[in-house]
Amino acid sequence: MARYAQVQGSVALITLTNPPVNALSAAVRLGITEAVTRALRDPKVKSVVICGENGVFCGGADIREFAKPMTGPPLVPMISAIEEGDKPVVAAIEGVAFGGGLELALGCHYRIAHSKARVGLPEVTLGLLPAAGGTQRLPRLIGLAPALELITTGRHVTAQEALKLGIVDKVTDQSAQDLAIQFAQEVIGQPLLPRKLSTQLTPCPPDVDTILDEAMARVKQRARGAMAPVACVQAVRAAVNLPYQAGMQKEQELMAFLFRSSQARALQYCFFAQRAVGKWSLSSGAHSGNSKPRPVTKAAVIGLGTMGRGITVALVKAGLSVVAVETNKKQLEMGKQMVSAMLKHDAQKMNAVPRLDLLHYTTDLSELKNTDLIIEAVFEDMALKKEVFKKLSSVCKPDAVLCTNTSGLDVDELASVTKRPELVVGMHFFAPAHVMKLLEVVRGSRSSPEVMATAMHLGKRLGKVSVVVGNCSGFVGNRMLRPYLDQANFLLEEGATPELVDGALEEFGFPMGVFKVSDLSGLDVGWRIRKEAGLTGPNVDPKDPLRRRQGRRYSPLPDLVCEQGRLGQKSGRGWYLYDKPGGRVATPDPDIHKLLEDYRVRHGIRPRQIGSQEVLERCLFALINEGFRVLEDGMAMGPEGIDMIYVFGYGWPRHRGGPMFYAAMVGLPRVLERLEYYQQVHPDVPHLQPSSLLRRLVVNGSPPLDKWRDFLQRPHSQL
Ligand SMILES: C/C=C(\C)C(=O)SCCNC(=O)CCNC(=O)[C@H](O)C(C)(C)COP(=O)(O)OP(=O)(O)OC[C@H]1O[C@@H](n2cnc3c(N)ncnc32)[C@H](O)[C@@H]1OP(=O)(O)O
Repeated sequence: MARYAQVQGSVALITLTNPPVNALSAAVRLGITEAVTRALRDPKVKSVVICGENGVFCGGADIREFAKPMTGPPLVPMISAIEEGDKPVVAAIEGVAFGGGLELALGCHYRIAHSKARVGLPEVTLGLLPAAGGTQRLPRLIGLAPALELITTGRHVTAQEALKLGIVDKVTDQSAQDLAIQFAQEVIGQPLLPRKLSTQLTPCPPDVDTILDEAMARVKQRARGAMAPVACVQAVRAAVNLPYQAGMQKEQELMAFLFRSSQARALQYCFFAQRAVGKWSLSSGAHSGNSKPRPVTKAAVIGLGTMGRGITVALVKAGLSVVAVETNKKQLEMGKQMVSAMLKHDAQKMNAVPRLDLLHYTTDLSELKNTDLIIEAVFEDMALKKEVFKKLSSVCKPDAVLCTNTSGLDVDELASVTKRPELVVGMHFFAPAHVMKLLEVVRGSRSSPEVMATAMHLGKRLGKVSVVVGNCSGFVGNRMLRPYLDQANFLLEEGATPELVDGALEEFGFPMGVFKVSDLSGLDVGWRIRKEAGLTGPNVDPKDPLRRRQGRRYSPLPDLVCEQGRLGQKSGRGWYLYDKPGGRVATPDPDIHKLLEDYRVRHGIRPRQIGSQEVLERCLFALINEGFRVLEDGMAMGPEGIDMIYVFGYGWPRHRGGPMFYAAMVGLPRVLERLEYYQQVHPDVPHLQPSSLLRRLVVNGSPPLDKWRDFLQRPHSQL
């Protein structure tokens, strides 16, 4: 796992060999330890170079080993032995040096990086801290403030920035390994003590306490309950206040606490789940490994509303040439101005030139005859979308892929109006589409494996986390959101306020509670959908009482709020009050409290005290229950897909792993017991009826999440 060679007569070359990222597994740590001992002992060796095979230095500790008992030599003494040795050791960094990989390089006396390399300490994103001396050596090398920033965010740094910060000593466009070997010979005999970071003091500005206090306040505000960023600041504080060994002791104590935490488990689960969802498979046997995507060089977007504009920007940023289509000149011009402004703004931030040359605007659909893939992003109306798809089917080349950005309409119904249903697929982007990482790729019953591969591959090019989902109403994300929204509204009826519900959800870790999100999205969106579904407005069954629809409990509260012209942030009033239309700062509104009180009086509801626990259990467990139904119906590949949808699309706190992981952490028997309780209290809410999969899992001893698939009834997959 580490190869040893002697080169140029006196240089020992140690190569990490653990593809694909040379993670520091037990075998690699043993290999490095043995190789370093040999190099230090061999009198013919005067200096050492450490590098990684296949153009990657090291992706850090082997994350898969964290769940197993520790074996092999630990990292800390291994790195100390390198630093303490009396021969200069040079790290040759190609590809990446992340986490333990960078800590290994910090233990070396010199670091040389390839110009395309990236370095960083991303442990915080896994719920940990850089516990192989990273929190003690990096501040000593680059100073307090930059070290705090890198360690608390886990940000990746380019070789050029690393050089500026002083993390690396040289950057080269040629082979980092060749330059390191040459350099290792040049530094033989030079004093090593100043290069041993553990012997140095952390350079400290006079306002050191202010910097640390501000960093702590910043991470607490951003972390939304995540513990690792807070521990990172505490560890770096030790690098300032304590001698090196005592600082290391502190680092180890903090690490021991984080390592056992459910947050670290959740974040490490997310790391692998994010990668797992890219490896899709269909019930037909087709999968990401055997299905080739079609080449897409020219794409088109139909409709330049909010979604269409974001999708256009995302496509251009990925380097695709894009035809943007609107129905009339005025809309087209408006869309063009917005898209150009967004691209310019983005380019300015990146110090780049906006690729406006990749765009062509037209009102004429016949100009799409040479496009490889078309994304329809018109108004969410089935009749209108069908009309567009009919036209596309006749004007586009026969093998062009037709995608719809619907957020929940039937993909099969749309496909049925085309002459190529096998080339139709859903690509459900989330607003703003050029920012949000989630993409639901919706498989229609006739979508071909090739078309699925094309949509998934395009998602990857756009930098999205793409998840294959089945074609059911609302797909996965919005389908699970309905019971969550319903519960939030019912809680208002029963005595809660929007700020009480939102407070509980924000305390849990959501960036915004459900009512603030609704205000941000615009309350009229859901109102229109409810009208179309016959839940409110002229199509309501006249026999339905006000608080019952289609045989189940219904809360008309959101409709009443809309009827008052309170449409959310855009109208300056929604569930909250804003200082002006378009304002963003939500304040509780006495008018809403009055509306709720009057409503309860009108309907004879005695308000009760509602606590955070009830808010969380009713909102989150109802959503989770629907997640189990999604799995049961075969609409998702597995719980990992659902979790990534919620983490990347709906603000579910990553350190809680996603709804299905959270259910497993809480304990499935507890989730079942609470659902059963609430179902008894609210028998008219079918969403609270525990799903049969949840029951089956509990009966079978609550197996771990990766075994849930074994308890699905077959044949189950609709994918
Ligand atoms: C204490 C804690 C210490 C000391 C640590 O070091 S914690 C680990 C810190 N390191 C990281 O967080 C880096 C994690 N990895 C990455 O960011 C990326 O994988 C990468 C930039 C190194 C490579 O990216 P990319 O080329 O896109 O490839 P993938 O991300 O798809 O990864 C390829 C496969 O390698 C597996 N992998 C990656 N890193 C690790 C790791 N540190 N330990 C174990 N396995 C790792 C990854 O899961 C992929 O595997 P498959 O999914 O293909 O099976």
